[in-house]
Formats: sequence, C-alpha cells, structure tokens
Amino acid sequence: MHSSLHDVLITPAEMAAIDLAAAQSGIDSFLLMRRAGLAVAAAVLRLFPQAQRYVVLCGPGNNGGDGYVAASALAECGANVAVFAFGDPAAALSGDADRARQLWDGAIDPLASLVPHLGDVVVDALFGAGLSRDLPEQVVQVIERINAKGVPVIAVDLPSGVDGRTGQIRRAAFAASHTITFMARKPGHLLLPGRSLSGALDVVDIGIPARIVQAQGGGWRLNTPALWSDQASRLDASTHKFRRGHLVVFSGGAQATGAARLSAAAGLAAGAGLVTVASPKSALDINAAQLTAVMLREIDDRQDLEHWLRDTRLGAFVLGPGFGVGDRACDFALQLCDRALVLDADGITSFQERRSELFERLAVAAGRVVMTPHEGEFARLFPEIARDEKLSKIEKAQAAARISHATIVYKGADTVIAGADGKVAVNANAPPSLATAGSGDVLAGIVGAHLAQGMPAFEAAAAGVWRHGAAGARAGPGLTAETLVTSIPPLG
Ligand SMILES: NC(=O)C1=CN([C@@H]2O[C@H](COP(=O)(O)OP(=O)(O)OC[C@H]3O[C@@H](n4cnc5c(N)ncnc54)[C@H](OP(=O)(O)O)[C@@H]3O)[C@@H](O)[C@H]2O)[C@H](O)CC1
Ligand SMILES: [K+]
Repeated sequence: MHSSLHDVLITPAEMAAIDLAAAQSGIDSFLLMRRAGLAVAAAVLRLFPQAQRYVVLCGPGNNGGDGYVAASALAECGANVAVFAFGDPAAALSGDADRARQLWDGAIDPLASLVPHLGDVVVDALFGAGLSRDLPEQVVQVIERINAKGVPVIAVDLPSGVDGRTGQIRRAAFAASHTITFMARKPGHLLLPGRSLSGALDVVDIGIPARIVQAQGGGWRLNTPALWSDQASRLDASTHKFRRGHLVVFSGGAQATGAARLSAAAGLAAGAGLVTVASPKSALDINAAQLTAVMLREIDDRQDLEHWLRDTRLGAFVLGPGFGVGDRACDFALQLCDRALVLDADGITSFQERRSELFERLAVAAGRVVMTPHEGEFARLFPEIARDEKLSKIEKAQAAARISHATIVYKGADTVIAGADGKVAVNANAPPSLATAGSGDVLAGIVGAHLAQGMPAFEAAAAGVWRHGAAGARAGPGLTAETLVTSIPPLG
C-alpha cells in the first residue's frame, strides 16, 4: 500500500469517483484491472500453492473483470482453474470487464452448477464496490454451500455480500480467509461484521496516484498515531505534576467504588500528574482503604462540587463508572460541561430522559467533552440515530457528535471516534480479549488523562482508544482490567 494512504478509508462511492478521475487523467483503466487481477492471482498462489482446483466466481461488473484476469493468470501458471459466472457474462459484461472475459480462453459455467470440493480454493470476484442491493437467492445459496464446505475463500476487494460502506451483510456473505483490496481500505473492511468476514486484509497499490485517491476521498480515517501524535508530542512527561494535569474521577456509593478506582489507576498510568477520586461520604472509608498514589476528596452534592470547581487546576473529570444512574449524575455532569469531561456508563444512561438538556448545555458550554457509549448506551442517548439502518456505524457516531456537540467514542470491537466538527476515525488495534469487565472504566481513565494534559477532545479520545487497544494486545489473552492498566504503552 502507498504509505500516505495507510490511514485513509475510501467508500465505494469515493472509489468510483477515484476511478473516474484516474481515467480522466489518462490512466488506462484496463491496466488497473490487469494489475488488480494479477495481484489477486499472485496472492492466491502464495497463500494456497497446493490447491487442487482454483474456483473463480465472476460477477457482472468490474469485480468480475478482476476475476477473469486472475483466472487467466492462474491458468498461465499451469494451475487447474474453473470459472463460474453469475448470469450471462456475454450479455452482462461491458468495457474492461468484457475485455478481460474475452481474454479468458477456458470454459465459463453457470454459478448455480458449482459443487465445491475439499481441495478447492475459491476466488470470490462476484461483487465488490458495486454491490447495491441484497444478493439474489441463487448467489445466497452458492455462498451458503461454499461457507458450509469450509473451503478457503479469497475475496477480491470485498467478500461478496459485504457492503463496502457499512460493513453490513446484504442477505448473505462469504467468510473470506483473505481479502485483496486496492489502493486503500474500505470502511466495510473495518466495521463489523465486514471486518470478521474479510479475514486477513492485503491492500495492493495498483498504480492510481495517491494524490488522486486523497483528493476524492472524504475524511474517514483508520485510528493510528498519525492522527494525534502531534498533540501527544507536545506533552512533556518530565514537566511538573500539575502541568501533567490533575484528573478527577467520581466514585459511586459504598457498594460501587471499584470502577472509579480502576479509572483513576488508568488515568495515573496513562500520564495524568495527579489523580483524585471524588467520593461521597458513604464511600470515603472504603476508597481510603484502597488508594495510595491516588488522592481522595469528599464530594457529596452540587454545592461541594461547585465550591471545589473554583480550583482551576482540576484539569479533567471522569463521571460515570459505577456512579449510579439518576439526577445526581445529571446535575454533576451539567456542572462540568464547560470543563474537560469524560461522560461514561451511568453518566450517559442518566441522561436518557434528559438528553436535550445535556445537548443544549453542550452547545453553549465551551468545554472539551467526550462521551463513551457502548451500543446499549448509544441507543439510550441517540435512539433515532441508532435505529436508522441506512447509516453505517461511522455515520451514526458522526450524527451523534453533531447533535450532542461532544466527541463520541462509539464503543465495540469496531470503536468509532467522531468529533463534533466532523472528524472521524475507526479503531482496529483492539484484541477480542479487551471485551472484559472493567475495560470501559480503564478506557475512560486513559481518555481523562489525555484531557487533563490538555489534548483536544477528539485527539484525546482517539489516542485513548488506540492506547487501550495496544494495552489489550500487550496484556495478552488472559487479561483483566488490572493487567490492562499495567500494560498501557507510552503515548507516542
Ligand atoms: N480502482 C479500483 O479500485 C479498481 C477496482 N476494480 C474492481 O472494480 C470493482 C467495482 O466494479 P463495479 O463494476 O463498480 O462493481 P461490481 O463489480 O462490484 O458490481 C457491479 C455489478 O453488480 C450488479 N449488482 C450489484 N448489486 C447486485 C445484487 N445485489 N444482485 C445482482 N447484481 C448486483 C450491478 O448491477 P446494477 O443493475 O446495479 O448496475 C453491476 O452489474 C471493485 O470492487 C474492484 O474489484 C477494477 O478492476 C480496477 C480498478
Ligand atoms: K468480491
């Protein structure tokens, strides 16, 4: 992949515009298809050199064209190749794809006649970026037959049936062991379930200049340090502890203090200079018994908080983990909207019936506020957006950030970070083991530490999600929330 395209995500519509712009700049589109198909053939031979038969499934568009190029290249290498086409290829194909078909000099059998055998390797060139509706019954049946047989599938551009914009399945989809895509990742490779159906992803440079890809691409990004390392490098770990930021984490009552302490420990490990747990009187003793480097302060009600907030050195706040759902959470959060705040868990749920109040306050308060909902919490705060099936998870997070005027971390195995200004990134470095009790509390603490150190909300959130994922990878498969805290890698 071209290095400058490493973190760029291209939607199918943008890819079509890129193809057009490439053709208008004089680039030979058939040459691009040839490079695409040859890259697929090379990958197939490298990955599965011992297949008894390469079964190439060709669709009615340019994805199918890539398939015919790959089939010809495999046959030229002496491999046993069988081609199956959806519909009548002579009638359906035009342009480059038809030219590629005519260069294939073997038989083309109807897709429905395919009987997969063990020893087959399937090259899926049915549908790629041009999938525009649910798959027809005949294709669904073939996909189910192949998935059930368990033969390896290598997908060209996208596993057929996966929507390249949303990652959603259009009735059925191949579960590919590998996907070979071109120039840049597509959102459907990163968003679930598309991510798990794509298998190992290989991004091949087929020669479209990076400037054309960048010019036509929108702002959707993969979450990598390139997005926030500038902001991170301004933080100097050797500076005075107050300048490294003072983070406050609110504790719940006596029965629910662990989550706040986990957030606080994560905040300290992630670089906050000072961390204080703000605890109700009822939980002071139990918190005091378990805190060492983290400080403790009694905060019972609005007045206590209002008084304490006169201290402008309090840099950022985490409200939500174990806090308890109710008006007290709302009152505290509304008081903090003009500061740097991570609103998590119960802090989010508390606003289910009072969301406009929160959003109106956030619209006028000039704070740096990050909300970190998982799917259920997201649906409580943004029910209309959550229900809109036309939107991808990326667009849902963007819409939520827009109406709430906050940075949204829409959590899941495919966490999306969206800024109120439209910036958006999809995270991909989190291992599945990260879905463990207390993991969200740790994330809130890391993001809080970044806010306390002065990072802007979007960058603080994106860096937090990335470090959380990296900590998960370092902690390994048996991780617990505690080992996650001790595995947080340095920032930058
Ligand atoms: N620059 C690049 O990245 C290059 C990519 N290449 C490959 O081209 C495809 C995209 O090709 P495109 O022709 O735009 O789209 P597809 O081949 O994926 O599919 C379009 C055809 O499929 C029909 N279609 C769509 N959905 C369905 C469905 N559910 N059921 C039946 N038929 C469907 C569609 O028919 P319409 O009636 O909607 O027009 C089209 O006939 C990309 O993925 C790459 O693999 C180039 O080869 C190299 C450059
Ligand atoms: K495909």
